[in-house]
Amino acid sequence: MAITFKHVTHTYQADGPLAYTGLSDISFQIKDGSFTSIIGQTGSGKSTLVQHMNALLKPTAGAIQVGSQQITPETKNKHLKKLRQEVGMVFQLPEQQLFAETVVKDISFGPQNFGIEKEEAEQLARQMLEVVGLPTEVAEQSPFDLSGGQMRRVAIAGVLASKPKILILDEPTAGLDPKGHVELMKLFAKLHQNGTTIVLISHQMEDVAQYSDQILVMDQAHLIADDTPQEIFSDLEFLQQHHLDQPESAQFAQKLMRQGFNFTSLPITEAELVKQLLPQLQRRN
Ligand SMILES: Nc1ncnc2c1ncn2[C@@H]1O[C@H](COP(=O)(O)OP(=O)(O)OP(=O)(O)O)[C@@H](O)[C@H]1O
Repeated sequence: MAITFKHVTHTYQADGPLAYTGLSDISFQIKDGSFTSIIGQTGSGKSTLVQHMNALLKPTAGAIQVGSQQITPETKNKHLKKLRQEVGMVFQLPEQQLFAETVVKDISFGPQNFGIEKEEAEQLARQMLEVVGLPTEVAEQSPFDLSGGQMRRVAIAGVLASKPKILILDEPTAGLDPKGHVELMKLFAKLHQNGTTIVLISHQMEDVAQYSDQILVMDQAHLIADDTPQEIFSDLEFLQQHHLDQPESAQFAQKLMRQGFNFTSLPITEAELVKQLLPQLQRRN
């Protein structure tokens, strides 16, 4: 499902003395089936931006088109049920939203909320366990008895159970160990291959470089770049100017070097390393 932002502005507490512009005149398009990453410094407006994609926040000016649904400042919540089903949102630390006494009840809550019968929703929940790589035995356990990584998967399964066409991921692997991180990123890549449109917020440039076909760069409520990873990561001056070349790209480069990538012209800047790595990565994928 495609997403179009047209001159979207969002002002927090618009009518009060503490009015604050979270998004300023943002326009872009995300194609159906793409993998788009949103990067930018802390507080630049990334979360504010994605919360407009399922109308958790509505624009204070401008309009958003998500599939056939238009969202404007006047859009009423009663018209948004289908959109909320079609656009799944995984927040930071989603396991904090778990609540039910068993895993299967937790995962099936979303689909039931969207009108699917209990039995069918629970069957769907069990299928989702497999999708997120959890053993079927956990279905009847309390989610709170699971490890942190497993709880994260249960929370993600709960979002996937509603079969979203767009999946928004707001730093979905934050706090996970490297293995859990890689496994989840592979899961998202697989969902993408199967046709889900993915929107990822990440501070980890290795993921951004590896998986995205479009990158949006936010800076102080403005969209300052909308391009391919090849273009974004080859503009070293731009990356350095916006502090996007460290420390993530350095870790990225170091990790790939451990996996046997060659660099001929060390020492070079971290951003330069990323630039060199991209063609190798693309050949690998
Ligand atoms: N409810 C709110 N009321 C007022 N200001 C807010 C509110 N939510 C966010 N902001 C402000 O809007 C700006 C953008 O916040 P946002 O969470 O979108 O940034 P971000 O790029 O996602 O940051 P991070 O990388 O830290 O998650 C920040 O300055 C933040 O303090």
